[in-house]
Amino acid sequence: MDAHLTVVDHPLIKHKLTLMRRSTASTQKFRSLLREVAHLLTYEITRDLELTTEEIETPLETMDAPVLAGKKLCFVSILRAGNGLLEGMIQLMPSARVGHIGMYRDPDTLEAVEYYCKMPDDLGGRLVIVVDPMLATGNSAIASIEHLKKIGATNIRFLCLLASPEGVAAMKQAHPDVPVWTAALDERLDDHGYIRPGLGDAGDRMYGTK
Ligand SMILES: O=P(O)(O)OC[C@H]1O[C@H](OP(=O)(O)OP(=O)(O)O)[C@H](O)[C@@H]1O
Ligand SMILES: O=c1cc[nH]c(=O)[nH]1
Ligand SMILES: [Mg+2]
Repeated sequence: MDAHLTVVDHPLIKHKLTLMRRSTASTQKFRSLLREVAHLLTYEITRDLELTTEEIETPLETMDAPVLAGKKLCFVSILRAGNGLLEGMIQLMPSARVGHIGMYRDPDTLEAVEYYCKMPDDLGGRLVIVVDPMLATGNSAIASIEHLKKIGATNIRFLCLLASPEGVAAMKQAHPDVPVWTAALDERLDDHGYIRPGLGDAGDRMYGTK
């Protein structure tokens, strides 16, 4: 198995993703499924977080109980579709810091164009989890991560819902130090840079735009 890529293998994720792919899924359904899948993916991507212990009192006795070792985590959402995953993630980890980076794909060149960035200051000391449902050409994720490295991030992971083989390869070449987690690895990119079979335009499906 490729250590750079983890395809999260779970029946609940597969089932929910199938419901999301259906062209008949409503905006409301799509959004709530994305939030549910985000919970399951967050569970996996945080599996190796370090624990320490804290002495607590149960109603019966004192015990050394496990707690997360550091609160040094930052989620970064690639706008706009990243916000769908982000919402589910912060429900599970409500104390995480959050950054936003705005990127859109130029429809002709498929290059990523940055239009916004707001990050917490101390990225260097944090585990940074960058999220976007779609890793298609990889241009948006690659450019976002380049920006984050320039402003000090060193420990970065990327989380998406669907990845194309082309996007995974591009990410591995540009950022071999950034592991990728995805719910599914689809077959290919089409001539317009869409993931096939895919689920269409994630942002449009989440927000009911066209
Ligand atoms: O890997 P890539 O080829 O860069 O494609 C993936 C990007 O495309 C979509 O964003 P889009 O540009 O549609 O912006 P939106 O989220 O605002 O709809 C998606 O949310 C990713 O950010
Ligand atoms: O298939 C794709 C490719 C890029 N962005 C999307 O939202 N969907
Ligand atoms: Mg979009």
